[in-house]
Amino acid sequence: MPATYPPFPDDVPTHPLLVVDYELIRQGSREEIDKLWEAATKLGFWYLKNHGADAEANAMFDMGAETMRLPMEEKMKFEQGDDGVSFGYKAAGANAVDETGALDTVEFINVSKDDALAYPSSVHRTYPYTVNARMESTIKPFIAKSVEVNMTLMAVFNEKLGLPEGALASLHKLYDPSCSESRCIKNPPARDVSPDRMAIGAHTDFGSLSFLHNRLGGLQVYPPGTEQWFYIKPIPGHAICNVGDALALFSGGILRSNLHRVVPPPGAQAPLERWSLVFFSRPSNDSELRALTDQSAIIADAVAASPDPAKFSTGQTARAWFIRRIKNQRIKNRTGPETWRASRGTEHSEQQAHAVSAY
Ligand SMILES: O=C(O)CCC(=O)C(=O)O
Ligand SMILES: [Fe+2]
Repeated sequence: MPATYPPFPDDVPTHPLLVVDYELIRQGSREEIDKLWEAATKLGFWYLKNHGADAEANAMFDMGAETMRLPMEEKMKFEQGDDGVSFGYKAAGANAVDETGALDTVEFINVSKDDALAYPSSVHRTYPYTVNARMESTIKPFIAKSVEVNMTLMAVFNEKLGLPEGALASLHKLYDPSCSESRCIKNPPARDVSPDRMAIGAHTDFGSLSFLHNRLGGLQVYPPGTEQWFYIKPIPGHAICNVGDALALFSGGILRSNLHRVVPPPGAQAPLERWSLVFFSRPSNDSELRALTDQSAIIADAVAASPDPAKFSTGQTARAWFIRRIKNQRIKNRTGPETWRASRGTEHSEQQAHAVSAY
């Protein structure tokens, strides 16, 4: 990966994010906690600085590059398949990006948190040797750091939501099986794919919290109250964090899981390969996705005030929710636009419709 990149252009629509200082959050700064709360409830995205995970993230990018360089035949031995399991390799074009069934352009390698912690044993599946070779040196440390960051932020949400101490933590116990995973993503340069092709279609994240590392532009959000996609500008040393569906549901909609997507990098960055890296914290497989109304009056009030309280009782476990979303994105499972619709999460259907037509 190059040490410097062409600049992010200044003539594309860009949405600012609040900058949260992780060190100040750890020290309990009320001002910083209020900023995090504002970001997580209004847009559901923020920059996180002083997170201390840059060295681990850089090593993960090396692991991703080593893995993507393997022959396709080798990578395909570890492909995630069509049953709704996301651990393993995903080839470019395996997922739809919208209801017409247009294909995605990214390939990625997902490593399960449970497999990384259990290595050399395996809980869910096995991985290419480029992954195994870096499991102890690179993947475990990245996952450990990411879990620490995400659980620290979640403890803040726990308190702000008026939940009993440890309520969210008990839904994300480190050794409970879950769909939590790291993902290293490669998008080919624009010369290899047509520049108007989406890399990853509009979606909300499936789990609780995502900890994202971007070097080039391409990530876009569709903020509430707008009818337009805006780029999020990558800032060196700043991770991007966002709330996913599970926390939106647990909190009765107080925390926001916002629609986003990935398009090719803009301007002078377009000729470059785009690499990104995410750690997704997701609830334990068996936890039920529903508002925690019985544990917090704040959440109970939010659900009561909602025009559609029923949507906060999904009747699905975290695992079932995840499998449904992954499976219906896979192009091999597509029967028509209904398959894409069946892959959707907590995004409002009206916003989703606008967002798609706005491309
Ligand atoms: O690559 C990015 O910037 C975002 C990736 C993303 O949204 C995802 O994998 O869920
Ligand atoms: Fe995402």
